[in-house]
Amino acid sequence: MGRTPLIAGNWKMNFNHLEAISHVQKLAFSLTDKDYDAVEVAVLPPFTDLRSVQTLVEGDKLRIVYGAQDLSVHDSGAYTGEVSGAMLAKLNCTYVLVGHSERRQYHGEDDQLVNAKVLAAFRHSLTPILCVGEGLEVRRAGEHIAHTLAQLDAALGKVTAEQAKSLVVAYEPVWAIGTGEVATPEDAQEVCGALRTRLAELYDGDVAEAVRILYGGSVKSGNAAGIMAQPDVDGALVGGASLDPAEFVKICRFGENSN
Ligand SMILES: O=C(CO)COP(=O)(O)O
Repeated sequence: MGRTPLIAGNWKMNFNHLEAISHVQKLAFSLTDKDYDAVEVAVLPPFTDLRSVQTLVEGDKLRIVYGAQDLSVHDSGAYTGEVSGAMLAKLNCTYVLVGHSERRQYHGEDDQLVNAKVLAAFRHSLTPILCVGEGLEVRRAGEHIAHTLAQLDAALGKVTAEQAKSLVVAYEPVWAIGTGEVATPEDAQEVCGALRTRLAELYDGDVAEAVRILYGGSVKSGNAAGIMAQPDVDGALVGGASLDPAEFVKICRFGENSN
């Protein structure tokens, strides 16, 4: 196996750049080398915070990594309001979220656009955290696997095996986001396992074994260990609970509670 678990905090539209600094400092005070050796810890702040987070992380040589919540499909030009992958790479971002359900829902991002954003991320050596997952209707109809796999297929058009190896996929059932409704560990495993099988079909076993698949949706310190214990779940994409430093650190230490 050998996949390092990734715990990524998606701050969504929270924290200005000053609050971001104070938040990352709190994480840095709590997290130890032992934590960083066990899991990769990432924060995904709003664009306006990234430069401040970069300065802090590099200045204090923190082992926290960071990334953005979105990027443009374009590399530069007359695209008012957009932020390019090149700009994020210049800020030494490691990750960029692509296709988060809130982007799909509120900004009309479809599978084709998500695919273009995945390709844009790879063009600039950013690791996309590709978000997929079904809404409540689809889940009730029992179509959650087919729906999520179709999102994966579409998002990976023209992505090479070499690129796919470094990909991170986040399974986020929309009905579990911000609702307090958590998928059971078995629900998470069912879809994450199906995603990995599909990666083996689209590419090969090496790619499928290398890709980290996260679960996201109401992850908290109390439910993290059970979800992460599943064989095909390699970490968590944490929304609300990532805004509380003590709680986020507890989630990063999920391995210590899992017995
Ligand atoms: O959307 C999410 C992370 O990207 C999940 O959000 P919550 O953890 O607040 O449910």
